[in-house]
Amino acid sequence: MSREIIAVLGAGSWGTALANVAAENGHIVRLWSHRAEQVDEINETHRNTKYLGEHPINEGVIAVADMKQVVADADLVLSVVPTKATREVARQLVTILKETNHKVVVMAATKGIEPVTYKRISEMLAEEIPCKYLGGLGIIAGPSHAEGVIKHDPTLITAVSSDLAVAKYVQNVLSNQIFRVYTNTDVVGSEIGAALKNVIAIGAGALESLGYDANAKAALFTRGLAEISRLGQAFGANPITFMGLAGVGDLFATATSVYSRNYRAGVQLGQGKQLSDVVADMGMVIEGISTTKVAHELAQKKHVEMPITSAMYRVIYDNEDVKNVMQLLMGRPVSQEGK
Ligand SMILES: NC(=O)C1=CN([C@@H]2O[C@H](COP(=O)(O)OP(=O)(O)OC[C@H]3O[C@@H](n4cnc5c(N)ncnc54)[C@H](OP(=O)(O)O)[C@@H]3O)[C@@H](O)[C@H]2O)C=CC1
Ligand SMILES: O=C(CO)COP(=O)(O)O
Repeated sequence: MSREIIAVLGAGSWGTALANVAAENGHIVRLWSHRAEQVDEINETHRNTKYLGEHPINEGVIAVADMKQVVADADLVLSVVPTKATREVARQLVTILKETNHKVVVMAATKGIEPVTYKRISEMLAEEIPCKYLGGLGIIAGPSHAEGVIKHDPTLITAVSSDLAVAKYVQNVLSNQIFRVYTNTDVVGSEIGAALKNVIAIGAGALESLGYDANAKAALFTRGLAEISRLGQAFGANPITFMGLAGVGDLFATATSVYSRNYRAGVQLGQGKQLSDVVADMGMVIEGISTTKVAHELAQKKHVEMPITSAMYRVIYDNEDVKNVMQLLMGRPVSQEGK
């Protein structure tokens, strides 16, 4: 693999961990942060303490506050800001690409769906970035907590693009002995799996707060995945995708790990903490909060039965008690699997 120039946009937990992987693979890596003090911290101490504590970051990761310096000669751009910042950051990227007049491959690592428009991340990017500046577009997904990746836990992710050559390029750039990248061409399924597992992870945290064990969690994962798959298929996703890294893989990782912001938010909501306090105390993005509303609305729009998502909507947005919504779920008419 040649030495690529990689621009990582967003210096939170996941942007920093991905930049670290790319630098460890020998690429030239520039990490864009919109906060000058964070740039100094990363370059001077090789730490990003707000997001990754004392974990050292590879010295090849150069943090930069000026996006133009980061993007000007890049081959690959990894967009790793939260869903709500994706369009704004993409517009800044386009301004630079117009000036430098060059093409980049853009891969989003964000897991969410835009409220109101219901656009997936790659759809937002395709709307914002003119084709003439795109050497390829896709996403990366899969079970990959930044905290695990930075400490070299073996991790498998998937690079997804409708253009398999683009997915293979990203696979080659990011793969190494402990960070193994698969490819997939099902963008719709992968993005829906990646976004909606967060809703179920909040539910898993809420179950934990009630003291329930493996039976209840397995029930939640299985039926949660069934409804994610139903929604995905309503948008044309390949059902096999939900059996893969962007589906069951990421659901398992997120809904069982204390690293997960969504799971931890679920625990706190289940304990009766106010949503605004949960969000404020986390200090990092909890994508599943917004995705729960989006998924609940999409289910209604597409006439897809998503009882767990709707229950989570009532917990998060109507302040309903977790135990009550769980009893209502358990009291639904008995049904047949596989429908
Ligand atoms: N954390 C993880 O393990 C994983 C996260 N993801 C996904 O990656 C995305 C990012 O998550 P994560 O890194 O955890 O989030 P964090 O909350 O840790 O970090 C978000 C980063 O984006 C920055 N940011 C927010 N808004 C803007 C903006 N308008 N312009 C520039 N920078 C901005 C934040 O800056 P500031 O510090 O100023 O707030 C921060 O550096 C999410 O969609 C998440 O679901 C995917 C896989 C793993
Ligand atoms: O997507 C993730 C791991 O694959 C990260 O999940 P959280 O945002 O819940 O931490």
